[in-house]
Amino acid sequence: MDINKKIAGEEAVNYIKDGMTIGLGSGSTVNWMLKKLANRVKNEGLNIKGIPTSIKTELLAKDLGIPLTNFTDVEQIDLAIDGADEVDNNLNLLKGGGGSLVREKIVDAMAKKLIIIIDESKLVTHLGAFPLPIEILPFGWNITAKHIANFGCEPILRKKEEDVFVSDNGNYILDCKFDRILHPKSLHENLKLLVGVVETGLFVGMTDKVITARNGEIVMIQH
Ligand SMILES: O=C[C@H](O)[C@H](O)[C@H](O)COP(=O)(O)O
Repeated sequence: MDINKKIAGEEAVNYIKDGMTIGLGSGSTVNWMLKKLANRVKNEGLNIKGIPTSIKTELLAKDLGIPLTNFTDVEQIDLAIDGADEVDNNLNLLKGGGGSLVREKIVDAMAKKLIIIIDESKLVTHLGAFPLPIEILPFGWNITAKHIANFGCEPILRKKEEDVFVSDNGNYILDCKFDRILHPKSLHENLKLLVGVVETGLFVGMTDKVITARNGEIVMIQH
């Protein structure tokens, strides 16, 4: 599985052109992309600037010597490259397994193009077998969890060892197993109406292209 993540991640770097501002997603597949991108920056003098979607990505990008920028200095992103936990037949995504969904959504939504890099196991008919991450405010979290449970799932407060997991934004995450999400757009919209919900891991209608790999061969999916 890791080799397929590497192949997909590295392939995405071919879409990065000189002068672009790049949204740098999060996760293990993105980390392969970052390593390859760093090579091009170092060896070819590729001139790009990245906007990271998590503190982990920011630290790795800095370590690798990838130039970074921020929303004070740029107003648009040419291309975002990100991972996903599930991708359905309509290229809707379920994200946030690593806890980076809010910054990912801000960056991915601002990008002119969004490329998703995954190993093939992430392709599903319907989203929802992977528990949906929902970032919520810590204040009153158990009340918010009760409201979310009314949508037909069992929200589990994410933990990191013995402690509550805290996102890059200082919030909590509920992992909500729905099994089958038949209407991701309306589920997302209705969850967002709840006071206390910051963002959901449903990324609907945002993806331009999916790059995956099967038995070491690149597979492209786009509509
Ligand atoms: O919060 C995490 C992100 O949504 C990741 O992009 C997602 O979990 C995929 O990660 P990986 O490439 O490690 O499977």
